Amino acid sequence: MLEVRNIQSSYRRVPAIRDVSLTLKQGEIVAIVGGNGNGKSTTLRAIAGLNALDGGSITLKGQNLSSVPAHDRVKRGLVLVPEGRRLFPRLTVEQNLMLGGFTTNDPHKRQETMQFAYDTFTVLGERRKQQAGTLSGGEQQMLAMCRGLMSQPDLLMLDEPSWGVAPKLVTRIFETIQQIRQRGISILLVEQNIHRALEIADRGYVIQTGRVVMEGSGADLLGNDEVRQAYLGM
Ligand SMILES: Nc1ncnc2c1ncn2[C@@H]1O[C@H](COP(=O)(O)OP(=O)(O)OP(=O)(O)O)[C@@H](O)[C@H]1O
Repeated sequence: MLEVRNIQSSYRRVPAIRDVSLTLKQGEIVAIVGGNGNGKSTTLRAIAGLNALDGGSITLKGQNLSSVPAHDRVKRGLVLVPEGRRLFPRLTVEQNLMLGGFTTNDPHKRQETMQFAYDTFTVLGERRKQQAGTLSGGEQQMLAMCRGLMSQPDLLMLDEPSWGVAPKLVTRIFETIQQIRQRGISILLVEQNIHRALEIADRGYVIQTGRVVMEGSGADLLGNDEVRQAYLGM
């Protein structure tokens, strides 16, 4: 589905990612973990086409994305749900969802996905006419993920979905990620909640100062002494 090979990217010539390679197969949940400021968000943004590459390549379903702008990547099935959610707080829940679906021509698919959102999170259905900004942090995150689904992605990239979410809703967020995968959508996940992320991930990559320093199955990384000491405080 996705092959990222030796990518580099910088902000005003200061490197943020120096050498990141990763792969994701159809139907997988892959986690990118690591401490703050190590380049996880920049990696997702580079894959989405929001940050330019200084080197390396990104291939989606066998097609090189180097000359494909961000909005066309969405049409090809690659969708990013950014850190901090970026909803339209004054628009209603329903309007936010509709905006997520503007690249989808098929009204049945739009309707079906909206129904999935309302069935999965009844609160979104109950408050469909309410401004998105009035939802709690966790509810807004659910709305942001559902808005991402409205573009009918093959690969959904989630940047810190548990950020700013009350603990009781965090479990729900991770369950939802698994439900989304059951819809046949692959997931690339960046998370500060490393334990939870590796628990649901088929595979994971550890990024440090802009480089992949370790990779393995979610279970192997969770059991790895270095990972446990550095990130899980064990
Ligand atoms: N808009 C920006 N302008 C300048 N530098 C940036 C910008 N965004 C990120 N950086 C820098 O790039 C590096 C990687 O940041 P990035 O946000 O990708 O890391 P991260 O691992 O996702 O961390 P976090 O979890 O804190 O977001 C950091 O040194 C950061 O300060």
